[in-house]
Amino acid sequence: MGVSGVGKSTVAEEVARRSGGIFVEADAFHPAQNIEAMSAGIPLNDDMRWHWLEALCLHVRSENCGSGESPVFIACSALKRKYRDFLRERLGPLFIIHLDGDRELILNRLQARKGHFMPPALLDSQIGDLEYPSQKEGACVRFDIAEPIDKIVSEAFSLIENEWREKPRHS
Ligand SMILES: Nc1ncnc2c1ncn2[C@@H]1O[C@H](COP(=O)(O)OP(=O)(O)O)[C@@H](O)[C@H]1O
Ligand SMILES: O=C(O)[C@H](O)[C@@H](O)[C@H](O)[C@H](O)COP(=O)(O)O
Repeated sequence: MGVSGVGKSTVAEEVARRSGGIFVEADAFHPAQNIEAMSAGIPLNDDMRWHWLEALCLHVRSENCGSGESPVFIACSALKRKYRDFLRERLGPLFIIHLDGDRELILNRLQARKGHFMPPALLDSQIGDLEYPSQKEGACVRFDIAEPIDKIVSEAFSLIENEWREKPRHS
């Protein structure tokens, strides 16, 4: 989780590859209107996000997302507590990796990123919507995105392998 440009897709894809798990890009489940809005510099609101999160969950719970035995790594902004609760209600407990960092650093990365619909001008609305996970939300680790990508991926991978994967996930 985290605002646009913090490295969610990059980290989740690589951790999934190392784990032999399944990578899911939440951006792929936005309805066209959401992509059009963001491309035009209009931030999403709650109403626009519920349809998207529902489509994401339907995919993760479907046969298209594997047998249910492989771990699933979702790159999803999940900015507000109520969105994360929605995901937990439908998917079960989550191990959250929260990628976080300085606004200027994120802005630089968004400006350097090519071929993505999300305009850097929307960063401040994303930061405005972000609700930091509290300890009550369960397993969550925050990484500083100033760290090299390999370090973040290696630490995220070993945390998930050692502290999450072998434990029962459904109560
Ligand atoms: N730790 C990092 N160090 C340097 N560049 C990074 C790091 N994490 C991500 N990036 C780069 O920042 C950009 C945004 O990453 P991306 O994975 O698309 O973010 P998100 O999915 O959160 O929007 C990409 O160009 C990516 O290569
Ligand atoms: O909740 C939201 O506002 C959206 O998810 C929004 O976060 C957007 O889809 C991505 O942030 C853009 O894609 P990246 O996060 O991959 O830049």
